[in-house]
Amino acid sequence: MRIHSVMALIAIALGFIFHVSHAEWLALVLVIGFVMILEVINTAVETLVDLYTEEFNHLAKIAKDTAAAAVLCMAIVSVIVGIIIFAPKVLALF
Ligand SMILES: Nc1ncnc2c1ncn2[C@@H]1O[C@H](COP(=O)(O)OP(=O)(O)OP(=O)(O)O)[C@@H](O)[C@H]1O
Repeated sequence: MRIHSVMALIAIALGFIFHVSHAEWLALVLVIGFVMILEVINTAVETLVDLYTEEFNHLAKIAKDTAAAAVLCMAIVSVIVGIIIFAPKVLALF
């Protein structure tokens, strides 16, 4: 969560520095929001699984791993969106 918060702050700072358009702000806000929401859901799933059992359980492993995978997928999508928005602006500086 801390890493994702730092990444979100960096993306917002870059948004102001490069004066991104309204549509680009919309994309940034949406991906940042989705990552945060999935982080919260992942924490809820982990907590519920631990509440149910702290012993090894195959289904518990699937629940935790799939919840974590959802966060990872969205984090990858957000990096791709960031590259699409900022790469042309950064390259234009050189
Ligand atoms: N009860 C369990 N039964 C089977 N495997 C488990 C169980 N609890 C955790 N695991 C496995 O260990 C991994 C790490 O679990 P853990 O609860 O430490 O979460 P985490 O991914 O490290 O999350 P965080 O660092 O946010 O607390 C899980 O992804 C899962 O594969």
